[in-house]
Amino acid sequence: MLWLLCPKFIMNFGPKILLLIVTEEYNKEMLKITDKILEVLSEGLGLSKGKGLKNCLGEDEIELEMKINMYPPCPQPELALGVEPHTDMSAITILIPNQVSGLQIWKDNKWVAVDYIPNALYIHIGDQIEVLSNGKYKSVLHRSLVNKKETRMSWAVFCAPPHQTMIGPLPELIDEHNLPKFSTKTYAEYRHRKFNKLPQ
Ligand SMILES: O=C(O)CCC(=O)C(=O)O
Ligand SMILES: [Fe+2]
Repeated sequence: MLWLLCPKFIMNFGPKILLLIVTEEYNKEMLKITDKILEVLSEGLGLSKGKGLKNCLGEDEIELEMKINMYPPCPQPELALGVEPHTDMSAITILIPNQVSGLQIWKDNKWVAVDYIPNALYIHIGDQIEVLSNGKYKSVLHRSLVNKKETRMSWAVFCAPPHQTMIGPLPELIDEHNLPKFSTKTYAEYRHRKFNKLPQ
């Protein structure tokens, strides 16, 4: 019975189990990178250890969400965009594109193409870090283009606080010369306003 069940079990569930294991491993590595980046960003803000950005983002409850983007070839790329200009509402985003270029960032009042660097991770500062840092770190405005010949893909991991976390400018960064530039609200409320294009 067991002999009969095993191959069937493996055929049905094997790929799913393997995917789960790989995803879990990927998640662990992404969390390590997230920790490191948040540590460095916290240092840049002069925050004391243990009271850094990760602490404000829910500490170990911090959430990772993966999105896979696929942009098939487009016969008229000048008439289309892969992703329209936006900033990510996450705290940070870790992006891995394939070798087909297309990502652009808004810098010095123009769109600048981001070069493809093999094996590099692209890190976006997202809205939540901009808010927490009271604008010291800027959420990057970006978009992606399509092209006539090749399929572009990108794997994005959005690192964000749990939905009920209150996010606002850190009190340590506010004084009479640095007034709060953003309101404080839950991440859920922030998302609701962003999705519905309401003022923040
Ligand atoms: O595909 C890209 O390079 C960008 C994707 C992106 O900006 C997003 O998924 O938020
Ligand atoms: Fe994005």
